[in-house]
Amino acid sequence: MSDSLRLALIVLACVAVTLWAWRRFHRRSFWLIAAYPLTALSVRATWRKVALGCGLTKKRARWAFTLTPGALVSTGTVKVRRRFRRVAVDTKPWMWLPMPTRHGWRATLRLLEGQIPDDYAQAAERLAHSWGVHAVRVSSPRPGRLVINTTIRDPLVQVDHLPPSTELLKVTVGRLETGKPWVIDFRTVPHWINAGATQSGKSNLANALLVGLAPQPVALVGFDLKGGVEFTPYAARLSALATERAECTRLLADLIGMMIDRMGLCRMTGARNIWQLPPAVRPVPVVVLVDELAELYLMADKSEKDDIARTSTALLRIGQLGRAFGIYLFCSGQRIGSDLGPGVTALRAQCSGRICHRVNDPETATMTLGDLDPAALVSARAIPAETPGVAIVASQDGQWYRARSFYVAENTAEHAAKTYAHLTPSWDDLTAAQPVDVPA
Ligand SMILES: Nc1ncnc2c1ncn2[C@@H]1O[C@H](COP(=O)(O)OP(=O)(O)OP(=O)(O)O)[C@@H](O)[C@H]1O
Repeated sequence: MSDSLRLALIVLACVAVTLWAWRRFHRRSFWLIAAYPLTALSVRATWRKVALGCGLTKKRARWAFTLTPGALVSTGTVKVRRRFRRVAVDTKPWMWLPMPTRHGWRATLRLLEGQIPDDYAQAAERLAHSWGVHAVRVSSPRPGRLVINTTIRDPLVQVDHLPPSTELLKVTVGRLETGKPWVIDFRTVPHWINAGATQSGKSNLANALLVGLAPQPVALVGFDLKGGVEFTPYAARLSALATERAECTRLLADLIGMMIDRMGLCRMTGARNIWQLPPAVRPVPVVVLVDELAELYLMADKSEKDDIARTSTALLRIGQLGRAFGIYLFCSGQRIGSDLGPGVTALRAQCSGRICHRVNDPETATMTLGDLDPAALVSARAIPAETPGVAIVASQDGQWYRARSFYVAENTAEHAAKTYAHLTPSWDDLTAAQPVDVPA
């Protein structure tokens, strides 16, 4: 081996090791400086082929000129006598230069005539495979424009730790696939459904919520028909906890009474909701955590029929009116299907916050997310069992995202419940009649 060849091999090996170490220890700068420019150029260079393969091109008539008649091949070889002639060519949508994002890249396209964003949403999986990326999502910021967001590898395989919550009734419970925080904000989206198969991460999410809300001036109420095994360890921070049907009925009746009371207070002061009341008389907001919603609707024998009807009506009333009076629902369950009765379907309609963890049956995904994009259903059913806590989330911007909750162990939630036990309002104080004298 000549000296120059040996030197070249040593240099190549050094470059390869440097690139590997750079990518391994500072992935973000490696992506921005080394990988992204090459990716952007290759995406632009291959866009015609990719668009053609994914069925996103349109035939358009173009003037073509040839010096060798018979060699025009865009629609197959044709014999031509004239050197100029109109031929049908496949036109790709115009793509601006892809821009880097934290987990991939983003490109803006101009839609061709007759195309709609849904055409691209349906081709998203084909695009992801063509580019060799984890996922492709599309959105349309304005008519005629489309933004393609790609994620190179699943950012949800590892998410960091729960940050402290700083705003009232707003908790960052995890991370979206875009890298942005996954926020549950009860003042924007008051009622939530949290569905998923067993071991999919529902309780972990409830733990995250509890840890976020525990230091805030809010009352937490638990309904735990799993005999109290989920919420009893957090009892110190719960103003009330119901673990069997009779308790649930009583507690719901109290909540309805509290809501009616708050209605009267608002009416008296001319306020439309508790947030318009002077802080001195504003009642404490209440977050109701329900575990295994289906248990509230299941009938063991006919004697429970009236209780179930009462429970169902009370939950529905809270769903309909609770937002204005500071009573919010967070309902978890393995199945939230119409087979549980019309009460569940009506309650579901009131819960605009939707979270669907891994599910076993397509029906639960359909019930939880069915009125969103059908692509959300496909994504929900593709969540692997190895990543508990991953869910499809209907977000406040009207879109759906894949997201993963921060891991919050039971003992962390228990510790938070004990630490902030002194902030727990007593149930008697909460349900006591509201003051009538309102300071000016
Ligand atoms: N975001 C997450 N990151 C890492 N591990 C998680 C996450 N969410 C849940 N897990 C783990 O997955 C397992 C199941 O979670 P969890 O108990 O929350 O599921 P579940 O849906 O409530 O199950 P079940 O219905 O049986 O109570 C637990 O061991 C939990 O620690």
